[in-house]
Amino acid sequence: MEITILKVVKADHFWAIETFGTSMSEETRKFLQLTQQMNDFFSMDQAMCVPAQGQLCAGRRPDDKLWYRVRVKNILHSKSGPQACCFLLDYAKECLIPCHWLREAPPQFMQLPWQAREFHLYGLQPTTLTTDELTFVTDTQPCDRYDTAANEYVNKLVDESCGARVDVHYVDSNGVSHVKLYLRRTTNTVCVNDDLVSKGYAKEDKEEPSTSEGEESPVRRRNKVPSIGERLLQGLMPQKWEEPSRTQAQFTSHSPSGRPLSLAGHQMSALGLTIGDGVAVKGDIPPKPCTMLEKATFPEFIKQYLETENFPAPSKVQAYCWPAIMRGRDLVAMAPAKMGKTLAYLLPLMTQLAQTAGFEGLPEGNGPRSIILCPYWNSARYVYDQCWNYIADQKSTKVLLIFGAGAEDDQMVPLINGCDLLIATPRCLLRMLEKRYTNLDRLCHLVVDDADTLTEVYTDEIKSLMRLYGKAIADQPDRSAPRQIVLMARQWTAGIESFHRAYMTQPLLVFTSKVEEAVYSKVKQIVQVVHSTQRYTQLLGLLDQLETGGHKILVFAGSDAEAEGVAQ
Ligand SMILES: Nc1ncnc2c1ncn2[C@@H]1O[C@H](COP(=O)(O)OP(=O)(O)OP(=O)(O)O)[C@@H](O)[C@H]1O
Repeated sequence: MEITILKVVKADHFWAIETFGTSMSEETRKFLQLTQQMNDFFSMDQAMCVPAQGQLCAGRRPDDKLWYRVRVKNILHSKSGPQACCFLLDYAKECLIPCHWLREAPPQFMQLPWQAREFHLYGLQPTTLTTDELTFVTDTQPCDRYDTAANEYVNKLVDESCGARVDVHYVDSNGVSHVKLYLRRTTNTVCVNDDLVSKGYAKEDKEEPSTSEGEESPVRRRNKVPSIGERLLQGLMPQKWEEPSRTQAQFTSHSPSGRPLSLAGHQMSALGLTIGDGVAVKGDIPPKPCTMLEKATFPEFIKQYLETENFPAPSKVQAYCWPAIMRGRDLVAMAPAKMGKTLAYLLPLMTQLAQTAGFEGLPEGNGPRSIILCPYWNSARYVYDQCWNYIADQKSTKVLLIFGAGAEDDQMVPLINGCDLLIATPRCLLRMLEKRYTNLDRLCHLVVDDADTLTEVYTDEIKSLMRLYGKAIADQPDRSAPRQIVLMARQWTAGIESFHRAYMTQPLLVFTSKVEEAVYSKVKQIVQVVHSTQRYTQLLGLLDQLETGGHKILVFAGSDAEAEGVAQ
């Protein structure tokens, strides 16, 4: 089959489409007709379809105003309204499409297999050079992934070629064709599989597929269009855009522990949703909570983990965070200790990282796709240990833990080799960035765990990290990859207030504790300055007054001893 290579993902992994021309297959002919039909069918007068993550639909690409078959990857909020980050299924490209340019596609447009096909080079295992620490003898060893030199080499071969052909060896159960790739050059034709072996980037590995689909031809591929039932189960059914009823609220808040001293006059446009379970969600278009584990749209390896843990249901914070984080929303969630905050962000994060297809727009390099910041080494270690519950069977997601002064040089090699998820304390991460062992160029998901502590105790470090991240983003004006910031905390603090204003885009705020929500949005604070000797008298007077109104009263004290005194 003659192909046009659309994108080289790695040395042995690429996307391509059958070359259009006189010798193209019947399916490719049908595709060209379908493109014409779609562009005749869709118009801007038709009703928009409201996108959900993973949904298949038709979208009008702003660049050329043509209609394409797309998969919605996530929804981003921009000044010009919601934009869907879409994967063009026939061209293996990502682009941003305004949500009102998306249309539900009738089944006749979705039946023809996607034309962008995924290919893997057949029969290869990557190799790398290793040096024995004792003898200094260098040897080529099999490894898990191609190094940057191999990726660059294949990219260069493709750039310099004037045509490509594949011999399909087999098609696996995911529809990926395992092939021998031949590139035509002006003087000769190169078999890339053989070339990678001869150049020492790979060794031959003729392992046969374990599936029985060895003889399947690529044209027998089927689009994975979920049935209506499946879509309902996966939460992919289009939901209605509900225009949030905006409320103006005024807050005044005070606390000796660094909470905002005064938010008086601060006006917040928010959808204040206090739901029956005592959870309050603020922010535009909050997704529906996931109240049953079976309804969570996690991949198999996470579902299996949840089954083994035998949790009865998602905790409150998980119910609200899972769908929001999966949709790519910025989020701040407040919940007391031991409410399952770690899994509230870790499971959707691992899910997104496992979908490598979402990150095509990232620059090459070794920077992590996600970072979890923790204040202390033991909290970082706890999160890292939790990760092992799901990554044991998920080798494609590489997780690294770094912390501790002085140990940086031991951590240099794994960092330079790159990882998907980096769990770090802020100071250590800054040192690693200064030494250029890693970078923030590919960072898509930043989680600040224990954000109340981090933003208060490590304010300068967090500011420096955010400055570096801002610069990395600014250096990539065409970047289309996701960008998400998630803050997890026990309580709302002045540090979180400043952080979310400075760096987050229309975040959802989730309060699972009534006290936190009250501090944030409902308490009218009246400050009375009294001499310390009169405090108890004043307090008792207030309590007398309030008691007659049948109010519940919460008294905060500065220490255990003082709390005892108040109680007595
Ligand atoms: N849905 C669930 N149902 C029952 N137990 C859960 C659920 N999710 C997590 N847990 C368990 O609850 C315990 C506490 O979880 P976790 O450490 O994430 O809490 P946390 O809110 O982050 O606490 P902290 O604020 O102290 O860090 C863990 O042992 C975890 O396995």
